[in-house]
Amino acid sequence: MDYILAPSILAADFAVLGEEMRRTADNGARYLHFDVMDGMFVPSISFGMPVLKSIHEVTEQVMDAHLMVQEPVRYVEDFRDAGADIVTVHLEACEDVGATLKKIKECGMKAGLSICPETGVCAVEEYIPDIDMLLVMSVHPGFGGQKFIPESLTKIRDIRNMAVAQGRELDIQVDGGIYLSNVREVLDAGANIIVAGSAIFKGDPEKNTREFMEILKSYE
Ligand SMILES: O=C(CO)[C@H](O)[C@H](O)COP(=O)(O)O
Repeated sequence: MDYILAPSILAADFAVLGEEMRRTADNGARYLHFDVMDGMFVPSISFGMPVLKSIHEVTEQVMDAHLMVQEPVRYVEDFRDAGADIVTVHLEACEDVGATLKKIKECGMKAGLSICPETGVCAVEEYIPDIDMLLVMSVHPGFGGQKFIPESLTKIRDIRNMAVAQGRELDIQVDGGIYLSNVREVLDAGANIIVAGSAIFKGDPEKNTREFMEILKSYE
């Protein structure tokens, strides 16, 4: 299994976004995580396709788009055209989850499914065969810099067990409140893709990326 760091640009300095991205890419972060917020599914508005497109044109990093957007099926083609490699949608935001995942795959991208802290893991079991990645939100979506919700660890374990029972080596991504101090707990629970915003960009992104990568490499 690959252990991957996905810095969330939500916490980056947008005035120098290209440089921020390179500071993570040059130190081993294979993904770049885009938190797209629509002001409907979550209260905040962040950024959309044009930002992803600009960054995609200047990096080899995997473009990992997390759509905190109501009815995300409306934007799947736009994110493909902007250069997204993975599109993750929220189970709670889709009228037809299966059709949304199908559309992502038909557009040639990896399909991710995300659940909010209040959604139980049973809700995702039927979709495991259709997805490449399950994203466990370990904070309430909408804002960076929140505190990790410890109950997320049980959810990660349960989803890993479900995937193993279905014979799937599923990518499990976890997002929210992850720092060098608690990332091992998240990995020990069964996650293999770590999203970190504040822990990377608030401070020295190069040093922070290197320190996360050292830990991730020790799990390979
Ligand atoms: O999806 C998000 C918020 O909806 C952020 O990516 C997530 O919270 C990461 O930020 P931080 O590492 O600062 O907690």
